[in-house]
Amino acid sequence: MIKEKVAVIGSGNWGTVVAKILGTNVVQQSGFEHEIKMWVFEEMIGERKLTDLINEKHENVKYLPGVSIPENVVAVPDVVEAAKGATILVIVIPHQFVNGVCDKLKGNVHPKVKAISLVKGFYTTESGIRPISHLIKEALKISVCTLSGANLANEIAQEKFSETTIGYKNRHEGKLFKRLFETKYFKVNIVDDVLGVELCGALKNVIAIGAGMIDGLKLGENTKAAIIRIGLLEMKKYIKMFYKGIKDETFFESCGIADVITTCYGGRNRKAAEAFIVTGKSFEQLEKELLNGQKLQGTLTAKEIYLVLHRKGLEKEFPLFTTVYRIVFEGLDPHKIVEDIV
Ligand SMILES: NC(=O)c1ccc[n+]([C@@H]2O[C@H](COP(=O)([O-])OP(=O)(O)OC[C@H]3O[C@@H](n4cnc5c(N)ncnc54)[C@H](O)[C@@H]3O)[C@@H](O)[C@H]2O)c1
Ligand SMILES: O=P(O)(O)OC[C@H](O)CO
Repeated sequence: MIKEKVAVIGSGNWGTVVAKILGTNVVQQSGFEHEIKMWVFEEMIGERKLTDLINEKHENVKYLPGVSIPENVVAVPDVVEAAKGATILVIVIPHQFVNGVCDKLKGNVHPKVKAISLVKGFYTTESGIRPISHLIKEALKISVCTLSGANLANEIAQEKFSETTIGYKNRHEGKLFKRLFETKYFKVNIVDDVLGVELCGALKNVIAIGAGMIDGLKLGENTKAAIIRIGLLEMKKYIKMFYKGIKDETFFESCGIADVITTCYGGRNRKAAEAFIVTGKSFEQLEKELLNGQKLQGTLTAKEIYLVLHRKGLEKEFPLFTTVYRIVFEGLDPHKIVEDIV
């Protein structure tokens, strides 16, 4: 039997944790080649290349310092080289970079390759926004599953228990990915809903920006719970309004309600939004100051969603999404986040 060969496309905070999980699992599970190539967007750390440091220290000193990565994970600076011969692509990069990476991979992937997207966000085109899984599927002409959940990378790196959700169309692939990703501390549930899983992961980041603003305004836990509840309803309404075949049950998986909660309490989007209120600095500035190269997904997603709502005249039906956008991009008074949703 031909063994599956895994490549991890991405090596940020979550990408590196995922490489750690998979590097361990491919050795313990049957049917996988042991070496995993991990694509690294090359950068210099002082005088040294990040790829060289990762391969020497078996640690991503920039995006996941202090955590060991298995030695069978090999950092590669060329994305085509990283994907060469892989039958499984694990795509885990900030959403704004997926299109560029797909362009490079086009025509350069194994004929039997399949992908799983861990990306939380949308792809913007002139005519609107599209799910990232659709972009990957069409660019590379391959089948794509999705993985999303209440998954703060730094906690999973410490092997603290969490759940996640994999969305599949082909059950065989869903089961294969469950075998690849599941560990004692990372429990995978598979559902027949590729888009539902992915879209929850993208939209919860906008709710997290709202929750962070509530923290910054010091409005307390009841107000934050209201934002979470209203955000969850807007997330469901948006997904159901614009996409067909989404299952109600998906919203109760880890990728749904659980991810909304964890991001609103422990995520980077929440943290930056709180600082936005407290310091008055721009999100761009705060991303640089607070995240050391990691990327925020929620502000861009808020803008992308707002453009859809505005074009269709739906702002009043999505008051939280609309108000978050207006506070971030139009200078609206942050207190409006409460006034506008009640
Ligand atoms: N970090 C988490 O806790 C977490 C958990 C679940 C899902 N996610 C999602 O996974 C995706 C990846 O997140 P992450 O935390 O691994 O990344 P990250 O936020 O750490 O992003 C930094 C990564 O982007 C790369 N990068 C910078 N400029 C680039 C460019 N021009 N082209 C390509 N890559 C470039 C950097 O090299 C680095 O690897 C996101 O959609 C995120 O929402 C993150
Ligand atoms: O840190 P955030 O806000 O990008 O959220 C991280 C994960 O998506 C939580 O599941």
